[in-house]
Amino acid sequence: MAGVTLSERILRENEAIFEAMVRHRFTTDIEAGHLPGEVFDRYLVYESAFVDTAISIFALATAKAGRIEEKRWLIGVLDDLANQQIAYFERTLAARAIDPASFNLADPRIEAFCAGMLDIAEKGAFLDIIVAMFAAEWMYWTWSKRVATAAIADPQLVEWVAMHADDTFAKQAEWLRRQIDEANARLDEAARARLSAVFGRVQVLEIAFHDAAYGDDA
Ligand SMILES: Cc1ncc(C[n+]2csc(CCO)c2C)c(N)n1
Repeated sequence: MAGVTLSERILRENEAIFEAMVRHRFTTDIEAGHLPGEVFDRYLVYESAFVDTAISIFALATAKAGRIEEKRWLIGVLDDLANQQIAYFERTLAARAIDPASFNLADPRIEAFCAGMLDIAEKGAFLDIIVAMFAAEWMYWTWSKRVATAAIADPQLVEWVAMHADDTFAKQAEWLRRQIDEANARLDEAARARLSAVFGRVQVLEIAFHDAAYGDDA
């Protein structure tokens, strides 16, 4: 595909599954202003488990990065996760009086998501990790931008959506996208196809993760 960047190709090849995720009922319920509070509570407990996993994933990316420029950026991402994101969960779980033990943290869809993402990071090359996180972040940025102008009553949900629709988060997703596009010339066709499959696998895991927020038999 001449004239098409690798990220464009990946997004194009995975358009159907990407659309299914950005239109997941978790996002359309938020947009319509009727996400049940209990679903958001369960989601927050699951998300805090994932942010912890995300620290391991970005730590592996930092270890596998070839140059100090990439390491420096990724250390900034890690700092944000450890200090801003974890702090959001601590504040929000306390404000909502959420007891994590009252939700099923052993839900197989949450385990599959965290273990699947970590597996890509452990076994994959630097770019596999970059593509997996691009899949997760580009997807969040896409639906959060759409939903950010909706009338949402819950202030902690407003804050969560705003965090993923803002410029700082967009810059992070765009950095990942640039890494993919700049590497393209050095890749062979098999590597490009493998990376596109990683993007698709992450969307499948994401859909199951967001199904799980609705409870055991969602
Ligand atoms: C289930 C789930 N999938 C994707 C994101 C998007 N996201 C926001 S921050 C971050 C880690 C690195 O900054 C990622 C991947 C999320 N929050 N939860």
